[in-house]
Amino acid sequence: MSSSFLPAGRNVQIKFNSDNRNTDVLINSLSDKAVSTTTPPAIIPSTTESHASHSFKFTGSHAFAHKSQKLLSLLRDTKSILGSYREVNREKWHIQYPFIRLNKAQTSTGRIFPKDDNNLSSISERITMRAEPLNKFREQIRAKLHAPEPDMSSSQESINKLNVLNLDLKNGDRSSAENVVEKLDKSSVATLLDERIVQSIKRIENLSSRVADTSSKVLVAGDVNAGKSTFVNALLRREIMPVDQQPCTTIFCEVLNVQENSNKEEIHAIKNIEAYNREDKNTYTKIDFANLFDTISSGTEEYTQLKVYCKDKRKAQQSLLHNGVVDIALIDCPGLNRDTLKTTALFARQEEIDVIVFVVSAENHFTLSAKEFLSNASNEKAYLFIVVNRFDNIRDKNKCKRNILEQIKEVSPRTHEHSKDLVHFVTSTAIPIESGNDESISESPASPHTSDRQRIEDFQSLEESLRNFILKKRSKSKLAPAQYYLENLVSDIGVLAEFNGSIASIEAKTALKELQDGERSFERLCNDEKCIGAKAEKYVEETCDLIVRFTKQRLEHAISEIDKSVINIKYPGLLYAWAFANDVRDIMLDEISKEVRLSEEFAKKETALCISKIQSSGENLEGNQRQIKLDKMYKRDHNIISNAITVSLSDFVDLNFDKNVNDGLSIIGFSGCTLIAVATRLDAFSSLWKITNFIGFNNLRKIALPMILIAGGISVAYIVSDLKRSLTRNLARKIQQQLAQSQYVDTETNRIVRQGRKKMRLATDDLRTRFRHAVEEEEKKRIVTKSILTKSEEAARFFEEIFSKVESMANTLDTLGHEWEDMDD
Ligand SMILES: Nc1nc2c(ncn2[C@@H]2O[C@H](COP(=O)(O)OP(=O)(O)OP(=O)(O)O)[C@@H](O)[C@H]2O)c(=O)[nH]1
Repeated sequence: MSSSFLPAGRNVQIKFNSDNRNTDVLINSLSDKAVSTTTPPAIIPSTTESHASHSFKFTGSHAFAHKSQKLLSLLRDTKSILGSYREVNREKWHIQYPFIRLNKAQTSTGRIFPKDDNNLSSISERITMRAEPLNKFREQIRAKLHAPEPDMSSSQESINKLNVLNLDLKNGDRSSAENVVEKLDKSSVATLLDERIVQSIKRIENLSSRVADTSSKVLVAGDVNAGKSTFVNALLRREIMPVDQQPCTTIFCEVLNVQENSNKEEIHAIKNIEAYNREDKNTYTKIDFANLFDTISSGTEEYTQLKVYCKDKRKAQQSLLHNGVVDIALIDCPGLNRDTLKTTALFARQEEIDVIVFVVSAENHFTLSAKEFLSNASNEKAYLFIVVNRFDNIRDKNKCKRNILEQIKEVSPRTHEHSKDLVHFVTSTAIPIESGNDESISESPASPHTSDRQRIEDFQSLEESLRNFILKKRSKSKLAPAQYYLENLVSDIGVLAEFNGSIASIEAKTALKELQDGERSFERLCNDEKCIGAKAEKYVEETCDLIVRFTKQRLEHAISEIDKSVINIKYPGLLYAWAFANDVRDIMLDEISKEVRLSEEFAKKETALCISKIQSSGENLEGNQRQIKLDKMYKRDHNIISNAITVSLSDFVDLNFDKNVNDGLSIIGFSGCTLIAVATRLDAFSSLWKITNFIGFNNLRKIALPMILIAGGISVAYIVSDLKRSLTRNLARKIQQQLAQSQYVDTETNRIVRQGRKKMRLATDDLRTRFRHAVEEEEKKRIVTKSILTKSEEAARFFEEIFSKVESMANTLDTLGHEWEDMDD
């Protein structure tokens, strides 16, 4: 029989008869490990398989196993991707959120691409253009990234782009998430993302254990005496639950496979189900199978629940408890009445209850309690599985069916819609069950009556529908959340990968260009450093030469012409001759000092010029150039030479006759007489002596004395009259000699040029330092850019790889989605 829960046109091969070898092989191959989280069985296609696997013919249980296996694998892959996102986000690349406007996209280095930046269009372009040909997933991701910019006040933009990894950044006001994220630094965003990923990983773990969980609970509820226990026994093909014509079940009895109790058939009577632990004997009381009837029918309130571990000796494909795909636990409830209604409803509401099987007696139809329970339960579970039991006792079977279906329509319209699969009219007592130690159970009596055969077939049909219903419900309750969550998460990972990959690629491209540009400017800088350094040295030397030449020339000229500086000075008379002499000296020295100052000014000006030239050659360099102050460049008292040059009496007389010949004839006459006399005779003294002898001393005294006096007078008069000139000459000579002796010109020139050089050196040193810094900065920049390049390239590769992975995962999910739709109602 085919079921509407299964893909249309697919073969449903679950048949509970031992002839069906195909099903046997398929289901056996799934075994216990079919849904384990480790090795997938060979027949399960891998998660990366395409739609080709879609053509696989599934049985209901096989489809479930196949789907859960794939989902588990996808969950594992997603978890591992999220792990690598965390690692990358923490250590290598702060993953960015597409709060996008792309113009605000920050690079990993924290740069924000301005709106008109080429990078903006590059990212946008890259997101639009890359990775042809387009497939559905990439198209979806791009559509998300290019979603129109919302209103500025909206905080929904990231929510539109991300489903589960979006950050809750609402301020509580109308500011957008983007505005909030702009206020956060990148590491804060990275931390927020990390927290989100951790939450996501936890969710994946929960979903994985939910998907991997192979157990399912089926609650068997119904009116008193409707035949619930008989029905459970019929499903087990064993007389486990006590059956009585009197209402007997007063306690919830959960029938589980013996494997869940280390293969020991036991009954655990539990007082506190929350504290129950199979390993801890203090949490339950063991009860003999022989005493089960007494325990459940005694109405004792000592126990709240029983766990009955029993063996289902049928083969996997026939067994309901342990069928190789899902371990089903059947919970036999007390019959519904006013007292038990509330408890049973509460029990039914538990999330772990996958399916509610409601047993109603065909003879009695639905009681008020039943209707109340059913309408509540159908709200909770949407679909109910209804077993109309004791159908053998009905004569007008069609009428009964119609009546019951009418009632079902009222209490659970959705169940009624699928009544063909969800409502079964059966006779539980028609199923042969194991009695005593007889282990051979035949599915049908040796030669059953036609009516019995029909009842058995009806029951088998019920079993098949029930199993499919359980698997379908499990798919819905256990697989659907995983599928839905994965779809959203995979899309988010894709959005983040595409967005960050694009940023990384652009950043790598930019970094590469920066690196190439940097290489060139580094070389230029090194060249400049050499050339400009040499040029600056040349400026300094030229300026120094100029200063030396200027200073020397000025000083030498001034010193040689020093006597001219006093030409215009008025001689105040003999009485003030001494003061005049000092004034003359001072004026002469001042004149030299003036020249020194002039040279200093010249040197200052030239030094400033040179410094300016040096500095201007480094004006393209980063950083401030050093301010060089020249105002205190020369502060020495230049008149110190005046201390060493003093006026003396000899300065008033100029004994340098040779020079005076032209100045006065009297002196010449006097000197000439003396010299003529001496020229023919001896020296002046002997001539004078001879003259004295010749003239006679007395005569001589009479003649010579007046002559001497006249000559002396003339001389004195001459001296007095020539005093200014003599003094000037003498002092000039004296100063010149003194300055020459002390190498004054050289000393001063050296001093002046040294100071200038010192200042110019400061400028060249500063220039060198700035060059060095610039080179260092350039090197640092290169190192940083290189590391950005490496990081960005790695990140681009990483996100591209991740994108390919999630792309393939999205395809697999899509395929599963089709299967899902096929399995859906
Ligand atoms: N004729 C007929 N009798 C049935 C059928 N199923 C159950 N019975 C009988 O109905 C009576 C009650 O059966 P139970 O299985 O104990 O009913 P129950 O719903 O478990 O009863 P409580 O747990 O006490 O509410 C027993 O005598 C069964 O033999 C059936 O399909 N046909």
